[in-house]
Amino acid sequence: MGLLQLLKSQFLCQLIICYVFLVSGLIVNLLQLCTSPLWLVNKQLARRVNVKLGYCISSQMVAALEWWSGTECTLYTDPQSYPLYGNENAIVVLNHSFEIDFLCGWTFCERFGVLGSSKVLAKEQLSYVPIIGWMWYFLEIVFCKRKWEEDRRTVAKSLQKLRDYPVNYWFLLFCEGTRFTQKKHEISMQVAESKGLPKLKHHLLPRTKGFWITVQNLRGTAAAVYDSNLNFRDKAAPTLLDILNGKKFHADLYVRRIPLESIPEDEAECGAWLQRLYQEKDTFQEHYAKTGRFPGPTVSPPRRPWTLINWLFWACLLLYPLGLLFAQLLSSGSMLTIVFSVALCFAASLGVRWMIGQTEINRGSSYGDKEVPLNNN
Ligand SMILES: CC/C=C\C/C=C\C/C=C\C/C=C\C/C=C\C/C=C\CCC(=O)SCCNC(=O)CCNC(=O)[C@H](O)C(C)(C)COP(=O)(O)OP(=O)(O)OC[C@H]1O[C@@H](n2cnc3c(N)ncnc32)[C@H](O)[C@@H]1OP(=O)(O)O
Ligand SMILES: CCCCCCCCCCCCCCCCCC(=O)OC[C@@H](O)COP(=O)(O)O
Repeated sequence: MGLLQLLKSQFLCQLIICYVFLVSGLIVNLLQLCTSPLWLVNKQLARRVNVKLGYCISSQMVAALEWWSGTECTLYTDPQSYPLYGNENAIVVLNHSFEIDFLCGWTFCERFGVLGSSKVLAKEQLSYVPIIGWMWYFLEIVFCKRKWEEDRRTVAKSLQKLRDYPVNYWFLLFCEGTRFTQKKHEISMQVAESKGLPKLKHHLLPRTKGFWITVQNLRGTAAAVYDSNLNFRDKAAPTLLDILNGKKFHADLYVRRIPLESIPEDEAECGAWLQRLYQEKDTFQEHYAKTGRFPGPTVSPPRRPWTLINWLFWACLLLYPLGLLFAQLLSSGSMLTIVFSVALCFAASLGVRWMIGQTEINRGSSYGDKEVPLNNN
């Protein structure tokens, strides 16, 4: 192990990264809250300000991936579509098998200049996660309860609000609705069988309603669907803790641009279209499993310095006062203050660990892992 790698695996370094993320995140959340009156006066300006503020938070996680862990990202895509990425609104459909798929998604957003404005159809529970969830509130992220009776109205309403968003954005949809586990796969393939659909090997059966409602509500606003498949070289399945430990990976992303006009408007036809898309996605994953690459030409969009500059800014701002605080604490000699400070640090570490836990598949929800009564009509 090299010296740099040894340094990256040190708990103290990881503690510093988490401290900067936690404190700067809360400061940014507070600043976002302060933009509330601006929404009443100039909504578009408030949105632009929040895009920049959101960037301060999400780019720290991207910096951890691309600068701290040094993870590399290769894009497989058609060269004619490449110049459009980042210059139009798009709906991204991505496979959902990895704990850091969202982070790789963010990295591509960063490289095409849409990180601050990136959107997702997220489960409601994530809106309560401090920092990220609170940031999302101001970025108009669309939340769902994964209960169609309630979501059909609320999701459509939130999507309608994005029609006049002043900055280009990518709207991410994990149509599988939950992360891949063996059990969820078996159950969803029973559903596939009952619906007379071909079985998928690498994906769960997609839920079609969220896709249909998104396409319908963003028609005329989003230009295309970016059908995306993510994999890691050497069959790796990286976790957020691996990234914090500075472990390097290589992500491969295969993207096909599909004009939105080519997607059927009718709900049933749109659903059938998505099922066919997932059958194709499955063949690409199979191709990757067999050959270790996706079809087509590759390009590696370069990492930009902004994520690192943003992190260094916050680190300089927040580490100096922390040092002063430590010095004062030690010189005060007060046992009570020291014990209180240690307890506070311990509570903060538990909080960060809980947040990281939100990304872990083995702590995931039970959505999609219950046997469903199958109706073959
Ligand atoms: C150039 C570069 C390109 C790309 C770069 C890549 C990415 C970058 C882009 C953007 C980045 C932005 C942000 C990233 C940051 C963070 C993201 C983090 C995480 C958030 C992720 C989540 O939270 S995922 C979970 C929430 N999202 C979803 O669930 C979406 C999919 N779900 C749906 O669409 C659902 O339909 C619904 C949620 C709208 C409603 O849910 P409900 O459960 O009520 O579903 P359905 O009504 O659909 O379910 C009933 C139907 O499903 C059938 N069924 C039953 N059991 C199963 C089963 N086990 N599997 C499959 N299907 C099942 C049932 O038979 C019903 O069938 P119908 O025929 O009646 O539909
Ligand atoms: C700079 C780096 C500092 C790192 C330290 C702090 C880390 C804080 C991390 C908070 C991350 C919260 C963002 C959550 C994104 C979760 C993504 C996700 O994939 O959600 C799962 C859902 O799709 C489906 O859920 P399941 O039904 O599988 O359950």
